[in-house]
Amino acid sequence: MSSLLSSIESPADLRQLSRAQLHPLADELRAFVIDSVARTGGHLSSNLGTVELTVALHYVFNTPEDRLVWDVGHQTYPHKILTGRRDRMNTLRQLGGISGFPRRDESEYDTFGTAHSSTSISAALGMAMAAKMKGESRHSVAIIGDGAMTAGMAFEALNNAGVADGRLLVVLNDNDMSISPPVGALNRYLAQLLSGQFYAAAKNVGKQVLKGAPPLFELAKRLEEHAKGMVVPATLFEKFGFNYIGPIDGHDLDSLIPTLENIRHLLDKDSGPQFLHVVTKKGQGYKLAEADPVAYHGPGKFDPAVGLVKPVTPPKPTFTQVFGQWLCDMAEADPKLVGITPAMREGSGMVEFERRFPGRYFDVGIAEQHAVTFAAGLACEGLKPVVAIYSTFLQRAYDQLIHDVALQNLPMVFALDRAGLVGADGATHAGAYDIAFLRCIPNMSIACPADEAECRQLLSTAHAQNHPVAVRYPRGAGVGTKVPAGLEGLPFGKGEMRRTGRHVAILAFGTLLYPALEAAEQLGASVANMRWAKPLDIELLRELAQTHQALVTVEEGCAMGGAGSAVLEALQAEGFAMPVLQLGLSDVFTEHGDPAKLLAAEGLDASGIERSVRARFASLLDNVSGLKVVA
Ligand SMILES: Cc1ncc(C[n+]2csc(CCOP(=O)(O)OP(=O)(O)O)c2C)c(N)n1
Ligand SMILES: CC(=O)[C@@H](O)[C@H](O)COP(=O)(O)O
Ligand SMILES: [Mg+2]
Repeated sequence: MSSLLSSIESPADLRQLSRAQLHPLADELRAFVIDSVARTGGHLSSNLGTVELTVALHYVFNTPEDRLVWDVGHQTYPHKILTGRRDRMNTLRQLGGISGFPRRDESEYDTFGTAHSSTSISAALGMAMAAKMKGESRHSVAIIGDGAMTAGMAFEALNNAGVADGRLLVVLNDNDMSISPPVGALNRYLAQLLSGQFYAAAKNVGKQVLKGAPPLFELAKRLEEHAKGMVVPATLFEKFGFNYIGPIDGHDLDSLIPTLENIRHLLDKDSGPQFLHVVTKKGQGYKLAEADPVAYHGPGKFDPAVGLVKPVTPPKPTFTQVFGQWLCDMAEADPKLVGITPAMREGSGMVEFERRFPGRYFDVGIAEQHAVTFAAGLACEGLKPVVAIYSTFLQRAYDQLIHDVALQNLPMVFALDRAGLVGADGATHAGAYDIAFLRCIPNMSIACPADEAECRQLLSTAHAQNHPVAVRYPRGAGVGTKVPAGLEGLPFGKGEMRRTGRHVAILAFGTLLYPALEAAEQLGASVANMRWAKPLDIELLRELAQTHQALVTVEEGCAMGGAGSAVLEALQAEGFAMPVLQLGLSDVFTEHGDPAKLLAAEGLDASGIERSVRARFASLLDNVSGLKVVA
């Protein structure tokens, strides 16, 4: 390992270096990030863009006493490497290894746990106000991307922070990219700021943006001019009450460091909230990522000399791809269909839909709450919205689901991707709660396809309903069932028997049907593919309860309040008193790691299911394997 980086065990070591040494250090750090992500997989483009900014922030601010709050946190690998975790980067996002996001329990330098976007300004403001209340002089710095800046929450925080008097700096890391190209008026506005026209008009100083650090005197003068309303027009951020500085080149340490030093002085003089606009490039320093920052946003392992390569044999289609194909086919058949994504075009499988139906495709930015209510508005006018959203991100829009969609019983489809465990991203991204939080909402239905074929069919069923329906499916591929070409749906609210055994019946919700079938072979148990968590197929449930002595529910979602709870409630309502074993995600946050291993650790693979059923119902089970499988 090269000498400078290996000498940095903490930012205190970094602060011992001369300014001149920071340049080679940044080069080493960038090379380390590329090499490390190539070995483990993870987020790359964003991390290459924050190398210099990270060095500069830790150099100028007295971390961890000063608080750095990163937004999303997918760009914190350089920060992790400089804060004592260099030697653990090879364990990134693996079971037992370090997280791909900041975590308070991982390091004192990770001041705020994150991975969902747009929380940094709120959290940093809270920290700044706490410092003030406690009489502490430290600084709080939020570092937020231009994509994350589009969320309402960021603006709620700006609105609050602009009139607060904490020592708060907001750094806008503007790389003109979200995961995909950015959208919306804010993006257009930022581009305008970058073009220099804004300041050229306002101050008649030409394009003195980007290069060079505004000296303290200049910053203070601008502050005073703004206070007197002399600089016209003010940037949006000044209107919010911030002292806006920038834009400056976020890869130029000779701009970054003096500018941050000057800002630190302003904060020390209690000059109000500061806003620094830095311009960076996603993928900076790795040509392939610079050319295609989308592909390198979150790549798997790769050879840095070669870059990402297409697999020779195409892998099984993912549920996301099944959804993407269905969306295009249904859009072809139904001109009223419109597709909405809150900034997850690639992850939600909507690239082809946008290409073929640009007028019916809406990327609304990182704005889940708005996405849901915007779709509700479309539905009010007779369109048929399909909101493609990760289960974990729908959590953001809970009131909108209830108040704007369900209460008005609007016909909408929620294509809930990443339902269940997601693997490397860990607890922040796990779609563990959707069944529990959706099923208590009147008018809402929830379909749980067991495989790819059912995914397509149940999406069609959902689209045909006159009320909101969520179709939940996991990250990655399923068992590989052949997906039908047609658009016929399956019966609404109906499950099916998949195996007839005796004594014990397993009621499977979703993709765990397949491990449940395997377990049932060993147990001699019956298996029902329930397909719908809401409405429950009460007829099928009644039949199972009447013909078995015990029931087992299986789902890849939280056991508490999930589909198993629905079964218990229904049995109670139907007057059945029988033992029920509920298998699902336990009442803990599941760590990052290989999804198959995580499921096994939760006892939700075939052998885990078998083990749990034997442990609970040993006295009921035959010793021999069960009866026949119903095709
Ligand atoms: C609430 C929420 N919605 C969506 C995402 C998915 N997501 C992660 S990073 C990202 C893009 C963020 O863009 P930006 O803040 O500009 O950072 P960059 O990737 O450009 O470094 C998105 C949409 C998320 N993490 N949180
Ligand atoms: C940081 C973030 O929220 C996304 O980049 C996320 O990690 C993508 O996850 P998928 O790989 O499942 O699309
Ligand atoms: Mg960005």
